[in-house]
Amino acid sequence: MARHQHDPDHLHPRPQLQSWISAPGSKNEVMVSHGRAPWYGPDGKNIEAYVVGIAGGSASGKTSVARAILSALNYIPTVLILSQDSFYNAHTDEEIELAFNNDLDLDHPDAIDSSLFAKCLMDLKQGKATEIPTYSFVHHQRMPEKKYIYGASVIIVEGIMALQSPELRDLYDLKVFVNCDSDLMLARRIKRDVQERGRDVDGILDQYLRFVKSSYDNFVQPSSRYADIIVPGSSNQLAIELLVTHVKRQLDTRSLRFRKMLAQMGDDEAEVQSSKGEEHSDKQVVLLEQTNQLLGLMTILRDRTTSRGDFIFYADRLSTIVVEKALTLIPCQPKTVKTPLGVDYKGTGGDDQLVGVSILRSGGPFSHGLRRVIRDIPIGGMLIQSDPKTGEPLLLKSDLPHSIKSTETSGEVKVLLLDSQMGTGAAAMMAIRVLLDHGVLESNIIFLTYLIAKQAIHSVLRAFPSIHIVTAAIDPGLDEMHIPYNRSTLVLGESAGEADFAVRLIDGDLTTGGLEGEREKVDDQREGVQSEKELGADRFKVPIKREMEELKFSRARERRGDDGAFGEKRAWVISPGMGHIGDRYYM
Ligand SMILES: Nc1ncnc2c1ncn2[C@@H]1O[C@H](COP(=O)(O)OP(=O)(O)O)[C@@H](O)[C@H]1O
Ligand SMILES: O=c1ccn([C@@H]2O[C@H](COP(=O)(O)O)[C@@H](O)[C@H]2O)c(=O)[nH]1
Repeated sequence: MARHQHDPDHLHPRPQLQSWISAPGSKNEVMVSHGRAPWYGPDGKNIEAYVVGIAGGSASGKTSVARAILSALNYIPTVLILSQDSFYNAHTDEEIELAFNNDLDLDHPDAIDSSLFAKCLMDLKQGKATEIPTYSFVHHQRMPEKKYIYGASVIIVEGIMALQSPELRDLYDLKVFVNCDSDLMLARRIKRDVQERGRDVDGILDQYLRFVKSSYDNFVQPSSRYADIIVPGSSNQLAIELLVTHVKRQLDTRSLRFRKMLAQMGDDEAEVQSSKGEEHSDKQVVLLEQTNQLLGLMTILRDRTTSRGDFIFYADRLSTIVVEKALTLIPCQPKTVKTPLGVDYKGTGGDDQLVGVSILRSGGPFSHGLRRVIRDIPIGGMLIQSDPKTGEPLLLKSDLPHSIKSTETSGEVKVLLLDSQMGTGAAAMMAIRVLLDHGVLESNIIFLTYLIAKQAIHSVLRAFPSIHIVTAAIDPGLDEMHIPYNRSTLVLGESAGEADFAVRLIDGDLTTGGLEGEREKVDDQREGVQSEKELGADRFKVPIKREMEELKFSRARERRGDDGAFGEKRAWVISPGMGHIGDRYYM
């Protein structure tokens, strides 16, 4: 994380702030930037998010302090402000009527659903996806819709009772209290509640005298004793700067620890782990039977002289074979149907809980194969790119099927995770981690690929020993290459020798017609097969373009004859391999 701080690189465009809860006056905000670097170690286990808890009286300036921290941390991929406002209890009709008459005590600690608050915060801190309730101050009521949140590196919690509950306090890495003069708080509250919460001055004062003031004296102010730092509620720029410096220092220390952890995985341990991986691979890796027919297919696909049309045809064919093999790992459900003769036939049915998730760069070709075998299977996508400098994967976007996003169903879902090849295993590990963070069981994940480098098996199974991998081939070599790039037209991705799907999308957008047109023609020939647009790629197009509008695809530039190589990026290439599968398939 420190790396970004000292590296005001133009590659990291300024993050965008978005309010993610539609209820009027919502204070919850999330800041997203170019991508999320691994939030887990090589053991696959999550590193916890950093959590700051901010308490203080109503209108003391908690939200303003939280927003100031959020803006100052703009080099962190995802910073989230989580407001206690979302966690007010659901109210009965009688309670709502009392609230409108200023007769409901909304300033008592019991007015907040602290256990739900703590549960959601715990999930987020541990890197898991969660669903946050929404609350309307205008209606004094919890709203039916929930908000799905996933992937915060820093969480800033704010609320009058944020330091009240021991359950919440235990989750904070830093506790802050905003101390403000009572008159100032009241003046600010009147102004805000009239403007934003649909209230009148009489009602506000009534509520203040009955509940707000006594709550502040009895609960809120006394909770300041738990704070590590007291920040004034006005003229507080210096205090906020000190606070931000402290948070940055803490984040730096964490990232150093992470790097140290990686470095500590010395050769000895790697050997032990590697032999464990070998044991696992016997059970967990399913290599297609190396028949003459399959070897013939692989020969065509590996042959550099194979035409693009043939490459697409045989890649599609191979993906259906891999999918069929993967389906043998999923238990069938008995199903009885009536034949046209009216006779019962006792057969088997598909698994309703089965979904596909394509790793975009190059899972696209596999999605076609999956659709050929199971026509209506939901297929989601994850856009994972490699940081060209560090080679580390970055999660840019995930668009998962509903059954994975819902905490009620994710534990039952079986996922076919699709990528053309697995070189270092870094992108696969990130995608698996995302699925686990949503509650998918490790043993319910099957990774499907054409080709895998031997050492990727060790890395992935060391971290996630219960997943299955189904592959058509295992290659011995994985070579690091340094590919020249032009900084102003930097390519992201291309790890493991794969083509870069997102970059192709950007490229497709920037070059008028050409590549897209060609792709459309190929799609037209495939009846019943989804194009990459339908498979979700298109949904990634707008944000990626907006956030990375500087980026163009350097190879496309090369073709146009541009030069100006500026630096080198790291890429890992499987050997003997099949080359850039995505490029050969799409371009
Ligand atoms: N440091 C400050 N200086 C001047 N006005 C402030 C300051 N902090 C907050 N305010 C104003 O006070 C009001 C309440 O602030 P807010 O941060 O929403 O309070 P809280 O979240 O504690 O209820 C807002 O109108 C805000 O603009
Ligand atoms: O339905 C509701 C729920 C709460 N309140 C008041 O909100 C403040 C806390 O919000 P801040 O943003 O921290 O000021 C609390 O004092 C409650 O009285 C409400 O009016 N209606």
